Amino acid sequence: MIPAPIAVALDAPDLETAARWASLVTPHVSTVKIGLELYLRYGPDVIASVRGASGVQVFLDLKLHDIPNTVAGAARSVARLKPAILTVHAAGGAAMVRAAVEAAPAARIAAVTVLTSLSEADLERAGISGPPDDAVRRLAVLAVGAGAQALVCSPREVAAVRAEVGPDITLITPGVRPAGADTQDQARVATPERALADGADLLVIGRPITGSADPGAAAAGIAAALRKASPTAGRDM
Ligand SMILES: O=c1ccn([C@@H]2O[C@H](COP(=O)(O)O)[C@@H](O)[C@H]2O)c(=O)[nH]1
Repeated sequence: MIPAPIAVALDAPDLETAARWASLVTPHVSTVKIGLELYLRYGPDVIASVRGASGVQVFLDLKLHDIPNTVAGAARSVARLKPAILTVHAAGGAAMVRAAVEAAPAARIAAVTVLTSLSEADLERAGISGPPDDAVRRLAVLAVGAGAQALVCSPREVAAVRAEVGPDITLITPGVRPAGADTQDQARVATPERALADGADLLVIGRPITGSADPGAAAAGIAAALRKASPTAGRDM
């Protein structure tokens, strides 16, 4: 069975929990995602712990955002850990995105457009007016022009971004919630089936899986629903 194109966000308070979640979900999903909570506590060791013997893809979600020289150094530092995907903020600018791409050539650099936790009202308060789609599309084009091979956007914008950047860019969508699930701190959300149908390549899902009493069963359930909705899903991720 092809693992589903899901990156499970291992936002755990400790390494043991993260490794347990990883071993429960890896039969069902293509990727596990390590974010700031684990990486800032444990550093590079966390990668080997969650990768385990499964060979699952590791997505390192550090959302680098600094001047180009500093981001190049940071990307070079983590490149030796061989993450499949490494995130930077597109808002850092074209030179910064390019610096990450050049410093970590073996990783797929994914540029975060507009965080999925931000609503149109939040953006307005930060001085960015108009629908989130506009800012997302602008940042997507900037990042791809600078060499980013992947983009992070919400499932609400994924169809518009796909139309803008074409078929060769990997589109990654957090802000995914099964129908009826609590949206928590996410503002721009859609269901896994919708995200996939609209053109996402990899769905980031954290708490709907890891907050369940049985993360393995939760991952298997979402993977089965995706397979039913789109039988060829996951061939590339
Ligand atoms: O715009 C973004 C970029 C990254 N994330 C990360 O994805 C997961 C989502 O977790 P849930 O529990 O499914 O909400 C989390 O690790 C974020 O850091 C995002 O949500 N939005």
